[in-house]
Amino acid sequence: MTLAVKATGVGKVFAAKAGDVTALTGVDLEVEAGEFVSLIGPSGCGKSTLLRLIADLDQPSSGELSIFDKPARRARIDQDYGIAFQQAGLLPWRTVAANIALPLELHGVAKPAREARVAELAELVGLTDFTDRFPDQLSGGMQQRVAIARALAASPKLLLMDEPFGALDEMTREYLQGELTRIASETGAAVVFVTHSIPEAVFLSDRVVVMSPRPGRITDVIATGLGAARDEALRENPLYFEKVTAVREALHGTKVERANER
Ligand SMILES: Nc1ncnc2c1ncn2[C@@H]1O[C@H](COP(=O)(O)OP(=O)(O)OP(=O)(O)O)[C@@H](O)[C@H]1O
Repeated sequence: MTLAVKATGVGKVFAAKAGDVTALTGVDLEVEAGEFVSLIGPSGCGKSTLLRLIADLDQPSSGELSIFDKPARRARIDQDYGIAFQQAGLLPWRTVAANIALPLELHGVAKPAREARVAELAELVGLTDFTDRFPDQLSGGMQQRVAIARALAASPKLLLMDEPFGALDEMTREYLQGELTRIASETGAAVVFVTHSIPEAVFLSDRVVVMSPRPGRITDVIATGLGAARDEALRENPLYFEKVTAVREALHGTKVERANER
């Protein structure tokens, strides 16, 4: 089966005045079609750099990257993926509907089909009643939902997300996590998701990729094995806690003492 993302020996060196910074070294990563993979690790471990390389916003210094068997550049030109970052990045002069429609316009989709698709997407993210509003009339969580709808507009089979919920309050964040897993499973899209939050990574992912800085690299990959159902009950599930602990241990590189073992 075609892989959504395949990174082989990917490295990235930034030239800086004080000397070169090796942001990434020897990164091997395969993301299967439909798979949800999170990248987690301390500040500076190269999570955003890796995502930017996948999105062809920057080029690797070494190694190979392919997106659905295409070079990253080709995949970008073909708009094979949707992108959502921490700042929703909406166009303030466009309504919610017009923001969501943007990738469809770029794809040359005709107006009637565009309007139908925007209505469908607005419903998917729960914004049907807000399509005529402008971004500054929405809460942060609603803006982020518009960004997700826009990322999904052209039905990409891959979503690249860099801390899309980072600036949101905990309640909104948990709500959108549930929505995102529902949307990803309904659309069959693979997701590469950068986060600082261990519970968020575990809740969302099929696999959590743990990274470490200086130089940025992958140090562990943890399969969550939590199955398809990502409902609120999962947050109370012992297997979920077990995986949260496993990721925490991998991040700290040592065993974490659990409260009930003290
Ligand atoms: N354009 C750039 N020029 C020089 N150095 C850079 C550039 N972009 C990133 N770096 C360096 O590369 C390393 C990895 O940065 P990156 O932003 O990918 O880390 P991160 O894991 O996403 O961090 P954070 O969690 O803080 O967002 C850091 O040391 C950073 O300073």
